[in-house]
Amino acid sequence: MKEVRTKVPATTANLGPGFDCLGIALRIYNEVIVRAAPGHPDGMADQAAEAFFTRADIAPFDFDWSVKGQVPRSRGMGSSVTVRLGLLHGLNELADGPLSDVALYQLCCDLEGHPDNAAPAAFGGFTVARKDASFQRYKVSKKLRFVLLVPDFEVETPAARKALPERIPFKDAVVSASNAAAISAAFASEEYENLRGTFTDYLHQPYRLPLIPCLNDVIAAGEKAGAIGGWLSGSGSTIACVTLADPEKVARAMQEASGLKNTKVFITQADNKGARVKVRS
Ligand SMILES: Nc1ncnc2c1ncn2[C@@H]1O[C@H](COP(=O)(O)OP(=O)(O)OP(=O)(O)O)[C@@H](O)[C@H]1O
Ligand SMILES: N[C@@H](CCO)C(=O)O
Repeated sequence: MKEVRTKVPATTANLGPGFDCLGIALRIYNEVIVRAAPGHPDGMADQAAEAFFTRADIAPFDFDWSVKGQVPRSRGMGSSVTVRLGLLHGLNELADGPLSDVALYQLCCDLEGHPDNAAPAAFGGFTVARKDASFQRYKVSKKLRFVLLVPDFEVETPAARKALPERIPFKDAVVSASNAAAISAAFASEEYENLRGTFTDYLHQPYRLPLIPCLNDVIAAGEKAGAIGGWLSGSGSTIACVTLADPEKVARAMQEASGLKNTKVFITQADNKGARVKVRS
């Protein structure tokens, strides 16, 4: 029986002001297994399959699937993309590869509704992705450590998007746009010290604060412990800091400032490869 295993990295998206645009792949993974066997996919799997068969213009076939791995669900680390992209790659291999990696990524963006998690998960590194799914990708140095504080509560992306306003003040848009541009320039040039002060965001974090009340305290504590800066990872609930030094100290400070019990902490580096596919016949 043909079986496809796709390892897909977790991601941290937005990076503060790069809302729906910036993202980084992390060395934390889910593996999605798709088999040519009778199965009853529903929900996300059914949606992904329908989109795949339509885009590939082929007759639907039976498949079974499962997912395992370390990516926490509904915590702002791109778990939905790991599932969707893994399913799309699995189905594509079972169908002998009618779609390119870029086409699968674009399909994943359509399903997600925004490309900021899908681009780094698909291709690795730091990505700048636009609404039309076009993207630019840069390698991220191993020197950078990402500290992720994962609360024990979930935040579903649709709920976190409902918290966003229709309009924002012009001056908030100006500061956020210049900060997002500065973040992109710093990653492109690998001048990571230039990231200091650039993660300040007025597009989404202030409006999501009621969902993650400890957010600003945790970021401030991480920075005080030496981190370059921090942000709400994706739509939360995870809070991310990036540092060039002493990640354990940053992690301890973040945890203490959160006032939360039962948090999980990841200290990791960027993944520069993106999704990888293994086929067994
Ligand atoms: N291991 C899993 N098994 C099955 N479904 C999963 C798994 N992980 C995530 N999902 C699906 O993805 C949904 C979570 O998507 P959501 O966009 O809310 O969170 P996220 O992708 O983790 O966060 P973000 O998009 O902010 O990074 C879950 O409700 C579920 O449908
Ligand atoms: N950019 C998205 C990421 C979550 O999928 C958001 O913040 O809503």
